[in-house]
Amino acid sequence: MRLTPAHLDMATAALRAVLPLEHPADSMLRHFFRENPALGANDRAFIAESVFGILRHRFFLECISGTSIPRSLLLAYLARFQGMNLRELLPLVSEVEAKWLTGIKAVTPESQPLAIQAEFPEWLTEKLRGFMPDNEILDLGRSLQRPASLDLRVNTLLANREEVLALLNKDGIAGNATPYSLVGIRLAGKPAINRHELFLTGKVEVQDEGSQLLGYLLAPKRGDMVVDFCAGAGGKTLMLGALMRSQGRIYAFDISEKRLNNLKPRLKRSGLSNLYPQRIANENDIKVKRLTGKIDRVLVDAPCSGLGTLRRNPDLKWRQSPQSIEELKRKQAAILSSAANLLKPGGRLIYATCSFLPEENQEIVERFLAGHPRLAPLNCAELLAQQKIPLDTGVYLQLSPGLHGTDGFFAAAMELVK
Ligand SMILES: C[S@@+](CC[C@H](N)C(=O)[O-])C[C@H]1O[C@@H](n2cnc3c(N)ncnc32)[C@H](O)[C@@H]1O
Repeated sequence: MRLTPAHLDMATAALRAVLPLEHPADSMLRHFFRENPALGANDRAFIAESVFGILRHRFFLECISGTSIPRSLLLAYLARFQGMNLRELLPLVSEVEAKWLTGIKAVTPESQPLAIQAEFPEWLTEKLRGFMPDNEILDLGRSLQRPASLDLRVNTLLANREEVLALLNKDGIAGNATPYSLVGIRLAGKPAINRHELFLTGKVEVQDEGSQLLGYLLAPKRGDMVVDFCAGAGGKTLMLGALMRSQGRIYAFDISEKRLNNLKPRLKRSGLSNLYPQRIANENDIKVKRLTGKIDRVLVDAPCSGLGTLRRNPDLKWRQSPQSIEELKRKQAAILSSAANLLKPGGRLIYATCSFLPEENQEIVERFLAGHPRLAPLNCAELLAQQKIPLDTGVYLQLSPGLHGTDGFFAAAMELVK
């Protein structure tokens, strides 16, 4: 695509709309596109890529630019991360900008402090230093600066992976079976899969491979009674339904009506009939309480900082803070405790987050287990091996974008002893 002054102006305007970060960047960008309906597909792709690219590298860009002005951040991003040389940019910029760009081309990331190289705010870098050496913080930060892949889950109620791969291939969409999930496909690029027949007929859903592994940890059986306690828009619920071959019963709880509404069209496409979305007021709702002791498998995909998804949501690092994490920890502990009451003897609970902070993960689980001797920890590596998935990250499942190519999920498994 040949870059024009109009492209720069539109991307700058989009960035100006997104940068206050009062709302999630993806919803602000969707709003911007709705307000600017004349933009073509290529323009939108350029704008989205630039806005998210800048958010991924914002600390470094601000540092080398010495400013937070959207147009300067955009030019610095194009020069430093999109490989645009000065010759290409010169016709689009003023003389002053051209001179300034020459200067910033020379700065190396290695000369910057750790927090800037890793693209983490100071407060997060300090938290990480409490349990990680600097070189690992840097690796983690760098892995989260790379864009995430587009992963699909094959809905095994309606199709199988080989058949879907062949159909994608026929339509020129390159993809491969994911290394761990038995029903995952990792696409090579970012095709508009939501307009593809396979998506529209419910044969595939978009779902990160790491998220799919949580389904295999829970491993619900056909006739089971299952609760997805924090179901949201049902990313994981739909997989559980397919694993159960649409038999048994899944209650999809969430406090957000809006998110549960987003589940409805997905549910319709999926062909599942064993799923019951229910809005609850909080984790102590009567709809929860009446299931006490009746449930075979409970998934708690807890509200969390989401820091393990920074590849997809780079704005989260400014939308979270030490205070918001304290608040989340209180919620996580309360939800885990209520959710565990639902288990039948012998029932299994999976507590999961998409965070890499121990305080949201093992610390919540270990504190809970210490006060609940009837719940016994299960080994995640063994549970996955039972499903013929060779992935051993120890007792807990701990995924990282750098090592596993997935979002940074954490999961702990436990069982109510008989
Ligand atoms: C990590 S998201 C869930 C994502 C979802 N499982 C998926 O795969 O798409 C956490 C969810 O917890 C919900 N939530 C927050 N507090 C809750 C509570 N007390 N009880 C149940 N759900 C809650 C939020 O509305 C949010 O949808």
